[in-house]
Amino acid sequence: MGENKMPHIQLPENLGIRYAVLPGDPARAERAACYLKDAKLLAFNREYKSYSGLWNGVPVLVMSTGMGGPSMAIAVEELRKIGVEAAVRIGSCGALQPEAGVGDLVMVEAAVRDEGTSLGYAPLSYPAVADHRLLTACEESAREAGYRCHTGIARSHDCLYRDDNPAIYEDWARKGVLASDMETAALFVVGRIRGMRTASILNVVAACKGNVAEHIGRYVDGETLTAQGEEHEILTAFEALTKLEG
Ligand SMILES: O=P(O)(O)O[C@H]1O[C@H](CO)[C@@H](O)[C@H]1O
Ligand SMILES: O=c1cc[nH]c(=O)[nH]1
Repeated sequence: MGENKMPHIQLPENLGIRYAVLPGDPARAERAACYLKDAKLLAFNREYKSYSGLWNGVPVLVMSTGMGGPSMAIAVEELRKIGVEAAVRIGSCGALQPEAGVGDLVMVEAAVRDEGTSLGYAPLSYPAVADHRLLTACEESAREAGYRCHTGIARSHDCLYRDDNPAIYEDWARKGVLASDMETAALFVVGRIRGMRTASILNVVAACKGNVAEHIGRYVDGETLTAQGEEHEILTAFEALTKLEG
């Protein structure tokens, strides 16, 4: 009989890797894997592209999760089933506050659940919060490396191109929300319920009150500050996860 593989991520039940770094974009997974020793492509099914490798001698997995809460929730469910104990999302985001500049990192301490996926797991009164130990490890790793970063709340949503986005952004900005993404709330809620430590580091690719589509386009074209922010979030996530060892 063949090994038992998870239906979507196509990774085997007995993979035996405890730590995962989760970019949204499969191309970012490939770029992140380049920093690992003995990096090996494991699978690429749908949006889930995965690599294994070593960081500080510790086995880690890098796996893309695609865009939006549903594909993140499936990733967390299947990763937990194969024994992943802690995961750090390395995403991109739009800034809702002027102090978060392009290429800065946002360490998400909690997420506004303005998306549908997490509601399938718990009512809105349930908080979407990072694992305290993992968040602290992320903050320490970024600080030690000297990266520009901010800790705060992100708003996770399901709709990048809403006509009323400017008013929505302004409203959440007035409430102190720092950044906007699509997956962090689902990661935090599903991870917490299934017993996985989670954290989320977001690279600011769209400035506050900027044109989101234009900014994301520049990121895809490899604009320097966002490429630098991406490198910073990758290195921070590897370092933070391996701080959990011992
Ligand atoms: O760059 P990733 O990690 O995909 O994150 C952000 O980018 C996508 C939108 O461009 C959404 O998935 C959003 O959350
Ligand atoms: O503004 C942005 C940029 C990336 N991702 C988002 O969800 N929003």
